[in-house]
Amino acid sequence: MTHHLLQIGGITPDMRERLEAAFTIYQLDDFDPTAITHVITNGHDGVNPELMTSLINLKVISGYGVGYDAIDVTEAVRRNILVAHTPNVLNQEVATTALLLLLACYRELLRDDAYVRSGDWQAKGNAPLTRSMDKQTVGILGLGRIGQAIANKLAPWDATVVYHSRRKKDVPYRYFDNLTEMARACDALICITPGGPSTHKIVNAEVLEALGPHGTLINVSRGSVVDEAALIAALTSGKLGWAGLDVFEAEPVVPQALRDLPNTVLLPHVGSATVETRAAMGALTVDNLLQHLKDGTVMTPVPECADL
Ligand SMILES: NC(=O)C1=CN([C@@H]2O[C@H](COP(=O)(O)OP(=O)(O)OC[C@H]3O[C@@H](n4cnc5c(N)ncnc54)[C@H](O)[C@@H]3O)[C@@H](O)[C@H]2O)C=CC1
Ligand SMILES: O=CC(=O)O
Repeated sequence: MTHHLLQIGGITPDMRERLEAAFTIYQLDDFDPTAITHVITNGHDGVNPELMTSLINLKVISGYGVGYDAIDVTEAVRRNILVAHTPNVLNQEVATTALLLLLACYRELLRDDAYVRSGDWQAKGNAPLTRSMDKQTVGILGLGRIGQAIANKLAPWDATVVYHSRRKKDVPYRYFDNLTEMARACDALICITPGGPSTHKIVNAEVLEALGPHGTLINVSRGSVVDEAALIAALTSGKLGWAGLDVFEAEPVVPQALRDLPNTVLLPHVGSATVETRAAMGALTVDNLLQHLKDGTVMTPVPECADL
């Protein structure tokens, strides 16, 4: 029996090869909605509500990523559609990206690289000093799988890790139940919560001001978690020191103001984007679909679908 898979977003040649052995693959510009039983999609595009409604025989949505805020999981559960994602296999890579942004902000990596390339080093002498990353207090907003990996990777810099999550955990770090209070106590704040309504713009003007003129904000979660207009205002006025951002409110559109500011380091949503980690994520995304063909289950359902 042929199974019909709708592909939303890019996949790797390895993923395609394995999928083609089991599915006929359709693209968004040419498919029969009533024939589709499985969807593969990414964290950015997800599955919009109109599309989900039209896919009347849909059984599984396999997300090529861990965040699933772009998929209406409540509607999926109501319709008995299994939603799968790729937890854990990307923890270390995304944590490395967070550290990369943090270090680039502290040590002014982009400014100093430009200083050498422009000839300023030769023309003007030594570059201005930067700030040490040693012994900083770093707040983690969302101490889950990736948040814990970030905390682990901060150890060589002798950081004091503190955190704010939905609830206190059994970890050796100080818990803050109030995000603004945590920001006030921190040198740097790293956002790594899921997106969606419960975290929408929780990093607002008050939190940014509490982080302060010497503070650094790192966002590797979702653009929706930070109030981008408030962030631009704080960085421009000097109420916030630096920002390292992998995610933005309206990707791939990045406000010109953020691009013009000298105290930002900007990445094009590449938290997990290495050959090795994308291979592991791709394998799990495909495994989820193939397992469903075998026994009607997926390996890594999102928590809301665990009992379906
Ligand atoms: N930049 C990138 O390329 C990537 C971004 N991500 C983002 O990182 C997120 C986290 O991934 P994991 O660590 O695997 O998820 P997780 O579910 O293991 O951890 C999420 C943490 O956020 C906390 N949290 C949830 N809602 C909250 C709220 N309203 N206030 C405070 N804390 C809250 C949870 O308690 C949990 O500790 C993903 O959902 C995704 O949005 C993930 C991978 C790559
Ligand atoms: O943003 C990426 C993800 O895996 O979520």
